[in-house]
Amino acid sequence: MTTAPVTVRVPAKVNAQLAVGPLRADGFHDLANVFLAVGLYDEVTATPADALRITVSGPDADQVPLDSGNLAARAAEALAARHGRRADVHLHIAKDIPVAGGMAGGSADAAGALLACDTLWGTGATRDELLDICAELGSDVPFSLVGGAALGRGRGELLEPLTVGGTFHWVFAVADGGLSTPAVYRECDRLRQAAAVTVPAPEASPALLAALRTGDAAALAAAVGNDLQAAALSLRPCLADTLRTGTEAGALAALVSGSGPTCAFLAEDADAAARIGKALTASGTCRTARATTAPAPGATVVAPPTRRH
Ligand SMILES: C[C@@](CO)(OP(=O)(O)O)[C@H](O)COP(=O)(O)OP(=O)(O)OC[C@H]1O[C@@H](n2ccc(N)nc2=O)[C@H](O)[C@@H]1O
Ligand SMILES: Nc1ncnc2c1ncn2[C@@H]1O[C@H](COP(=O)(O)OP(=O)(O)O)[C@@H](O)[C@H]1O
Repeated sequence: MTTAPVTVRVPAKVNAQLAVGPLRADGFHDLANVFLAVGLYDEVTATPADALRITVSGPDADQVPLDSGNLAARAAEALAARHGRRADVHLHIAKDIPVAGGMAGGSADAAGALLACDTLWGTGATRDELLDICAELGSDVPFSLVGGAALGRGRGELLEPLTVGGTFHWVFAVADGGLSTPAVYRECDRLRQAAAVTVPAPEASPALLAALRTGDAAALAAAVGNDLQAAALSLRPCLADTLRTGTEAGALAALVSGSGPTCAFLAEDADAAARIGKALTASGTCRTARATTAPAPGATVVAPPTRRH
């Protein structure tokens, strides 16, 4: 137990491959979800307080719920309940991950809050206990805690760490406004039903896993794929312009990040990433473009906080 504030830095993700199986009876889909943590971060700071309170700063702060709908609040409540204590904590989220952007920002905040509260309260939860709570909070939350690269099976919560043999350069085109994850999965089901396709069990691509192992960006570009992309494009057709702009600027691969609407571009190196970012910004087909690298570490306690807005 400490009374000094605890700050945790936690990364966004991109799905290098997102293979989506048929709709399950529980409303989820089985996945082969190849997660890569990328160098865009939120920071969650936990400070002792009389009662649970959430504040958010950053450009998209007004789109983030401050009540019990906030995933960070739910994470604090879940940890407190397990340990028979009150969630008497102020959580401040310094938000840099786009909201409802397909980059797991809410999941990142949940994982960050969990680690920050565990540290603040001296709960001493095991890694497995934290991962259990993460899986209860959302399909992507366990990966946000772990970071790096991992294959997510089940609904994405059953993680197998992956070896990555190099640094990959990515550019993210952030859209104006988000897309709802359940709506994108629903649209995926609707499109499949309309096309009367038989959906196979989702499998990770061996070529993609090999490209990650060897750090080969060109091979990775040839193997990336997102089964939710058609649905995201159906709901937001203008994303096709964003994808085309990045491709014409020299991206090795262009795809929607998870459920979108953020678009992800794999670049040959840092110079190429800067060129692609510039072209995207100039095109007006996105709100802003961010260049960064992967893999990035998972949720990490940092002191003091590195960002104040
Ligand atoms: C699509 C992905 C790809 O990594 O993330 P985003 O791109 O939105 O960040 C994930 O599958 C999103 O995971 P997450 O955002 O944690 O979803 P959850 O809260 O668990 O579920 C929200 C809703 O998404 C749908 N859902 C989610 C996961 C899954 N395997 N099948 C689903 O059908 C369900 O409708 C569910 O009610
Ligand atoms: N801490 C949080 N940060 C962002 N969004 C949150 C948070 N907690 C709950 N939400 C809700 O979750 C929705 C999905 O947000 P987010 O996790 O950023 O997107 P995605 O699921 O596309 O990765 C938001 O529209 C918002 O209503």
